[in-house]
Amino acid sequence: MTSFNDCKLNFGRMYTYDILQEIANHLLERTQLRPKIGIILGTGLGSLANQLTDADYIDYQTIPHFPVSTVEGHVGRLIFGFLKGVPVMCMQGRFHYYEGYPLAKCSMPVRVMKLVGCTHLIATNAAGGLNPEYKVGDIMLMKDHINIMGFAGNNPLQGPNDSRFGPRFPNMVNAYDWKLLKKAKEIGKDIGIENDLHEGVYICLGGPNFETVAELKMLRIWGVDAVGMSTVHEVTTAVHCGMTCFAFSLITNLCVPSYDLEETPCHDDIVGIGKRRESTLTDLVARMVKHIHTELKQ
Ligand SMILES: O=P(O)(O)O[C@H]1O[C@H](CO)[C@@H](O)[C@H]1O
Ligand SMILES: Nc1nc2[nH]cnc2c(=O)[nH]1
Repeated sequence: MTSFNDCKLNFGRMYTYDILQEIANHLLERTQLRPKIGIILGTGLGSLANQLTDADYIDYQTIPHFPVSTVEGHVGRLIFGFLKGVPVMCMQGRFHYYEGYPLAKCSMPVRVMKLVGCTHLIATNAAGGLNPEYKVGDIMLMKDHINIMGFAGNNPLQGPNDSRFGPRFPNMVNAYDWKLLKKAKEIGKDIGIENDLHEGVYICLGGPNFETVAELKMLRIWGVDAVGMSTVHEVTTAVHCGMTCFAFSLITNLCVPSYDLEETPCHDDIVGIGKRRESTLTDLVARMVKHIHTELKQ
């Protein structure tokens, strides 16, 4: 039978400071590493974790109070390891609203990252490219997002505010750190992907269905460049607790607002594009991590 505590945790908002601290302490006992950078790997991007060395692998189901990943392409474990010599904490698989988890539960690991000692979040995702200039395999650096689920009153920060995490009314104007954005563009040039690199606005929809043509037309009018089902609530949670955020979308399919299409988005293809772009994405993330690490030392 489900206990009262299970109900509180399922509701998600009841991840109290004490419970999150218990999770963080559990993790700190299972690894010697003390990373400052947390990374969330999106759909099909999980293989980036294979590049981590001297790693400690912690399956989600072995962590107290942690949900499990239910989506193909999301392994479901935390990895503490070194990416090109820099310690990082990596989520190989994230939680989505459409899996049945409340938004606060989906983004709870970000607060755990903070309590473990992370000051920076790098969030990655697979997204549909709505901007007509985008091609499959391109990378869109997130310069901003539209929190449409928040418009509708569904926000991970809803409920009593614990000021040990952050303020009641956090500012989202500079949610995506512009200096990191600038650095990512420089790195893009260095590694020869400037023609595949964009800066744009992401929107997270509840999913799990992909969009109708009418919805895509509306989103384009709103100034959306890429469409997904994640990241916004994670970044909102990270900004609330004072973390510096950098995020990008891998464009895995095109969102064409037309009824005459030969191809429509399919999850297996989306996972495949991530695998195809693994080495470029790893290079980009590794160089960003190195840059943040150097900045933190100064
Ligand atoms: O945002 P990530 O987790 O990368 O995954 C994206 O890809 C999946 C759809 O194929 C959805 O889960 C969508 O959010
Ligand atoms: N909502 C949404 N999420 C995605 N994730 C990857 N592609 C897409 C897409 O086209 N739409």
